[in-house]
Amino acid sequence: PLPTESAGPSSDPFEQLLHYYLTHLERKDIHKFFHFPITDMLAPGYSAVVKHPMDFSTMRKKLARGWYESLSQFKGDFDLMCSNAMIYNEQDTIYSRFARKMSRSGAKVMSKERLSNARRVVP
Ligand SMILES: COc1ccc(Br)cc1-c1nc(N)nc2[nH]cnc12
Repeated sequence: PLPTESAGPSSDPFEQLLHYYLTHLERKDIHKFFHFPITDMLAPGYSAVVKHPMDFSTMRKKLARGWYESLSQFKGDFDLMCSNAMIYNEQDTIYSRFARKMSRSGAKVMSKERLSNARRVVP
């Protein structure tokens, strides 16, 4: 594999944490609205409205390439992904509603409160 893309599970705890968040959040996207980039074919005029597209597959690639240096950068991409859907789609659409739901559950999963309750697994 390319030197920037390490294959297989990482030994780096930070990367493992982001991988856990990604997997956990992707599971909530039951319709797979956020699993891959949105094309203008799928959503006419999308690229004219959304200047910085983001989706889970792109976040996975960035993680594999070691792009994220902080949790706030990772959260930033997640929030961007959700806000893009709320900007392009009308408020009462399934996409906008689901994006709001995803954004709220993401904030919970990645909260400091949740992290501070984290416990070592007893061997
Ligand atoms: C990848 O996007 C989709 C995939 C399948 C289906 Br059905 C719809 C979308 C989609 N459509 C629109 N208008 N806005 C979005 N925001 C995030 N997803 C979407």
